[in-house]
Amino acid sequence: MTGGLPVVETRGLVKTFGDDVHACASIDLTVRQGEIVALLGPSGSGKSTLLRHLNGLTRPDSGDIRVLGVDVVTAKGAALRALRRRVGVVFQQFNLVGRLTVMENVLNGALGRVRGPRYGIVTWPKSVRVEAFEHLDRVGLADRAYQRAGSLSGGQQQRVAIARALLQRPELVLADEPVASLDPETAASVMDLLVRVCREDGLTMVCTLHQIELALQWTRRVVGLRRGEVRLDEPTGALDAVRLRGLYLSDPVTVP
Ligand SMILES: Nc1ncnc2c1ncn2[C@@H]1O[C@H](COP(=O)(O)OP(=O)(O)OP(=O)(O)O)[C@@H](O)[C@H]1O
Repeated sequence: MTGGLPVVETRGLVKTFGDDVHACASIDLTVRQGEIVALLGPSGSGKSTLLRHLNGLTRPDSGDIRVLGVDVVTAKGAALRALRRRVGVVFQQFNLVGRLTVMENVLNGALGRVRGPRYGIVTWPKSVRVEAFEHLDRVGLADRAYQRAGSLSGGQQQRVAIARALLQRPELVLADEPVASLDPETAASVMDLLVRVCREDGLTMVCTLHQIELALQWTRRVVGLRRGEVRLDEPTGALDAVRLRGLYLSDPVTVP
């Protein structure tokens, strides 16, 4: 996709930890509206660090970062909170409150736009409850709304986390290894769901993944990182597993 407005733009993004860990070594990346992008690369290649810069969780040593038109490098306080409300995040470990019901966890996705604190489902405006229920239905868990979130399987918990992110009404979704804790079959079904809801709602998604096959099957573009550098950036249709495995080979590496 080349025509959409830029949602993510990094230029010369540099992040170093200590003296010699170049987590991001001058990364230039543009992601446009509606794109579904996988970040691939071996462990330690900088995928999560790059993702964390996009909602200001990590500050760069140098470089420019614009997300949804906001200068993330200089944004702080209310401006940063406003940006984060527009960015839904899906984590590897789901980050649900296990002792709360599924519905309460989903409702927490609206905390940024409905003033809290809220104690219990009925204290939320009815319109928000209806919207939350619709998202639970979308992720296939309407019948679990009043079950304790901690009692669900990993795949179900990630579906709840996706419903919570959707209730936030995000424009950008950042998913950090969203299926890494799931068995292969469940991982595939959660990827299918995540990509489907993003497509249906016209959302942009940047997703770190460890599984080449999932990236090839569900995303439209792969950005391959190695040692903090972008080594590959191509439409998924132009790639195959053999080429992508080149990212994971010992240096010197060439991705033909
Ligand atoms: N807060 C931190 N303090 C020190 N070093 C860090 C910190 N965060 C990341 N690093 C280092 O930066 C490098 C990139 O880490 P990052 O987590 O971004 O890689 P990754 O590609 O996401 O890896 P993985 O696939 O294992 O999650 C690694 O060497 C890591 O140890």
